[in-house]
Amino acid sequence: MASILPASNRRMRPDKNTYEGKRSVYVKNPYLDAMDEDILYHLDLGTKTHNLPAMFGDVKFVCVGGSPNRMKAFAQFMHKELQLEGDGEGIEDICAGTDRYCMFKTGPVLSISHGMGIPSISIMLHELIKLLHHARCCDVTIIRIGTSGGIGIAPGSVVITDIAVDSFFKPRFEQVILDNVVTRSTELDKELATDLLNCSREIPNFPTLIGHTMCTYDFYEGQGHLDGALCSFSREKKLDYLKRAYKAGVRNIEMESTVFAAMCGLCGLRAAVVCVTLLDRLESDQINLSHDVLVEYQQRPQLLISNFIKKQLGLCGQMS
Ligand SMILES: O=P(O)(O)O[C@H]1O[C@H](CO)[C@@H](O)[C@H]1O
Ligand SMILES: O=c1cc[nH]c(=O)[nH]1
Repeated sequence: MASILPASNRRMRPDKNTYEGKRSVYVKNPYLDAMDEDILYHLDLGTKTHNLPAMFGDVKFVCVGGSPNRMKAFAQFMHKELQLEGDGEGIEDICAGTDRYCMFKTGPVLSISHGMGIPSISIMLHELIKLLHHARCCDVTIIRIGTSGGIGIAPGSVVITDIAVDSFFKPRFEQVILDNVVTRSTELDKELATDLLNCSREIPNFPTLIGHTMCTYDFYEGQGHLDGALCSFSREKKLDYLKRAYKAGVRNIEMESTVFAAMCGLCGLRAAVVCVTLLDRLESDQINLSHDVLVEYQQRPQLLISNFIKKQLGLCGQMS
């Protein structure tokens, strides 16, 4: 049975959603303070083994995405865009001691992979949020840069999520805690979404829109794919579902946005989801883009976020 949000699940909005002022990263766990050491096991970092404030205290932007290669490429791209010393090719994976996730730091920008699906990103976010808290970071913006399936929009379009919805088109994330279902809000930062849209308009030939993003627990049956190992519904049922999603405002489908929005919102992180669409799901199920087109599409959210970060850092004269 779903329960209404208890007080401890209310979102941490310390001030207004302004870009000024200090916004801390919150953890909402009374047990953490009493712990002598916090081992961030899946990141291969810890409070006793690493000086987290020295390593990460200056982080202002965190970018996350499913694939380790994409997040490394983004870190190398940011290195160039921020004109940091060296060519950035030899950038080191901070989490090299584990192969669960990879993490790269370029100036104030942290780039981290999260794998596929809600359980994988959720584990990463628990440890990342504790990391930012232990490092005493403030005013952090976090952005998921991903890929997705579009609904009724041209492949290659970039969707900035206003609200993440579940498979029933509801703006909620249901977290099972022990044997309770706790419903959490999946609202994202509207001002940030608008700023990103405005930023996208400065890039020539860059199709971008704001819309709802549907987050599913599965790529195949959960997204109405007719090409999985299992399929128990007709083409008509699939199209009817996707058209109803479109009518409800959904413009793309992926697999992490609801838990991402819920956890970041609860912990005081200004958050956005920016995903390129690889296909129009009303037209097809198989992703048959050439390697080069796939790489170019995946770079689109990276280009937008890099321009946004440079603007935020006052490096606007140097837009790519
Ligand atoms: O492109 P990334 O960030 O991996 O995200 C999307 O791609 C994966 C499925 O191919 C899912 O994780 C989905 O959310
Ligand atoms: O159709 C798609 C494409 C990428 N990622 C998804 O989750 N679905």
